[in-house]
Amino acid sequence: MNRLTLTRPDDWHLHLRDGAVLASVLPDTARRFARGMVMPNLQPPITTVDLAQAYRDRILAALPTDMRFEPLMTLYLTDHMPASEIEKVKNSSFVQAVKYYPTGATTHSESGVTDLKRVYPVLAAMEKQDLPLLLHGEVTDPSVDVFDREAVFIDRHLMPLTRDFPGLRMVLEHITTRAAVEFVRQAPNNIAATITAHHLLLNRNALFEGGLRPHHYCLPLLKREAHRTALVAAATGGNPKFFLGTDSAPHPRQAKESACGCAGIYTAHAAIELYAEIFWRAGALDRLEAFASFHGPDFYRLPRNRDTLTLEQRNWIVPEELRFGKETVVPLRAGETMTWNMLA
Ligand SMILES: NC(=O)N[C@@H](CC(=O)O)C(=O)O
Ligand SMILES: [Zn+2]
Ligand SMILES: [Zn+2]
Repeated sequence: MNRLTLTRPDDWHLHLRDGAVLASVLPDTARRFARGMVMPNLQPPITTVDLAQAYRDRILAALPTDMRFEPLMTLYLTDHMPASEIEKVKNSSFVQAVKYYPTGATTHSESGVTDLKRVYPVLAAMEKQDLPLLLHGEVTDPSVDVFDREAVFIDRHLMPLTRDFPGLRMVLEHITTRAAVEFVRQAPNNIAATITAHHLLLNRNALFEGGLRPHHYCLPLLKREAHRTALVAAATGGNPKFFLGTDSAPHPRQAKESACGCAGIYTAHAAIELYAEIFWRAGALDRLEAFASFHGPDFYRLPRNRDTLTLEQRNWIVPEELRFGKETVVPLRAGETMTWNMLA
């Protein structure tokens, strides 16, 4: 029996949503991860420390009493965020980062930033206070092909940002391209990236396998096979700039199976098991622990977890759908076989 015990991992990019659906999805994450970097794209978005505190309280209230989980909170950057809000973060123990969404780029990004220049005073305050900036790194320029939006973002926006704020720690979230891997590799140590399980497992063919597959639709979009293999090399290569962030992003089944479906893939139900499969296939199982449990806390300057989690190589079938408040969510691999299993 192939078993693997690793330091308990953390999820450095995650959507927990709110209300009844929060209670449905939170145990999936809390069973696997000690901490999660919780994305602020609610409606309305989490734009202040006070809103983040209230959201954190709702997350902890939804946590089953026999589970432990630490929500690390983020603030949603808008054109109107005052630099004084960054001052308030200093006095909060739980806000760990500020999240940048280009307006209109993804789910609930309507309040996002219209022009990075407008938030330069906030970025300057963050640089001074050493508060990390997390980036949904895609341009929204309609003349740019949707498959090129990440690469163009790096050239147009990320390069200037790193020049203008050389001391600002930044995480390029959910990277999908060889361009992103190469950019992060050659950048100074204040630049890192998260990588999702779905971008490591699937290429863009998965969107059209025998028909249109809405449950494989996420942003940034899945890319060509050559990009997927570059991501696998980055994740399994041992470089501390790359770490685990699932971007688990649940939507109700009806909102995905629609004439205009929502972007987001639910992976929290099998997150660490999916990464184990990827690393095993790459012959790099011995590198999973660093990617999942060390590189993230080291970048954020938080302690590594002390307890452990054990996985074994044993098949199980993912349910066709899972409860999601009053509705259901279709998880990645629905009805299909998983090869790694978590011991309770
Ligand atoms: N990744 C997605 O496809 N969707 C995310 C938003 C995001 O992370 O861009 C969501 O909140 O649904
Ligand atoms: Zn995003
Ligand atoms: Zn996300």
